[in-house]
Amino acid sequence: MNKAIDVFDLSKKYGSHFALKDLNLSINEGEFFGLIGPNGAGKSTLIRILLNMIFATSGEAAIFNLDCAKESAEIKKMTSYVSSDVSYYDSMKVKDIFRLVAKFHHVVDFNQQMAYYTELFDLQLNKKFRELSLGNKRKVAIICGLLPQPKLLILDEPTNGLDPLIQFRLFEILEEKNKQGMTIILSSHDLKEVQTHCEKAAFIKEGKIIAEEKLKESHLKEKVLVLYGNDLPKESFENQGCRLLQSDMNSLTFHVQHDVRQLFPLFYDERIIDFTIRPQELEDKFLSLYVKGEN
Ligand SMILES: Nc1ncnc2c1ncn2[C@@H]1O[C@H](COP(=O)(O)OP(=O)(O)OP(=O)(O)O)[C@@H](O)[C@H]1O
Repeated sequence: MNKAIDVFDLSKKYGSHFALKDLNLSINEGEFFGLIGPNGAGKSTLIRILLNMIFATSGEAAIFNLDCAKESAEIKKMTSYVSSDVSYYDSMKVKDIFRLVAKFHHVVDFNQQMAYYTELFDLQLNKKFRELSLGNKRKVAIICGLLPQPKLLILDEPTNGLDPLIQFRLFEILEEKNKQGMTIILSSHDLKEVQTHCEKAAFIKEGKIIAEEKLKESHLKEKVLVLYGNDLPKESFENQGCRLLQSDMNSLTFHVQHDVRQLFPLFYDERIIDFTIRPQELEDKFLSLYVKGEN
């Protein structure tokens, strides 16, 4: 499998603080990949190093086997980045921004693409950029990223400020592009969004990848069990390999990796008034990795 991204022992230091610490990550060509982490985890730092906007302190990073620092000009011809901070020339009209991007990237089917995106995204082409709402500014940024039809598209919080219909249309387009071979990296705080659209995700914590998840497969196997009642038998479930995710006055939430049917005899405990079993959501994984302070 060809690699879109290959990162080896990457570190970035600001003063004595490590924004990234010996981070390793590999993303295959054609993947729709989610990057998850709380504020300050290092997502933007990683993306900025990949795009040669900042230099790493040590380690190696490559996109399509090209060195991110030394061969950045080649990489930029194949890569689009939609930043979470949308900024363009304030007094330019939207249509002129698109024309500029198309000219810069030698987009051949510009008129065709514009007709398509104008209809899908309900664009206000004759408005100046500064006159647009946040959501409409973000649409402009997304289309600027899509117009060159890049091999790799990196999106940082793309749905911030977009209404639900436009979000839906955006992911329809992204899934279509992904099917056609585009590698997509989605950095997002919206776990549902990542769970629904990405095939894999990496969790970043304090500058390191602490877990990777194959999303489409893992949901089928792993479960979340919630017990309701008073003075619940926590240890009995833990002794059977269940991992406590959350504990409240009247409920316990466990992550169950093995066959949940093995636990059925434990449910006869009369302290258990009720229980639910559901597939593991990305949010449960996030809580187990970040809130419970594991790894
Ligand atoms: N220019 C800088 N100078 C000093 N520290 C920085 C700088 N840029 C980032 N950092 C620090 O590096 C760490 C990683 O920041 P980064 O912006 O990569 O996080 P993030 O995961 O993108 O967060 P968010 O989800 O809030 O965007 C943080 O501790 C941040 O304070």
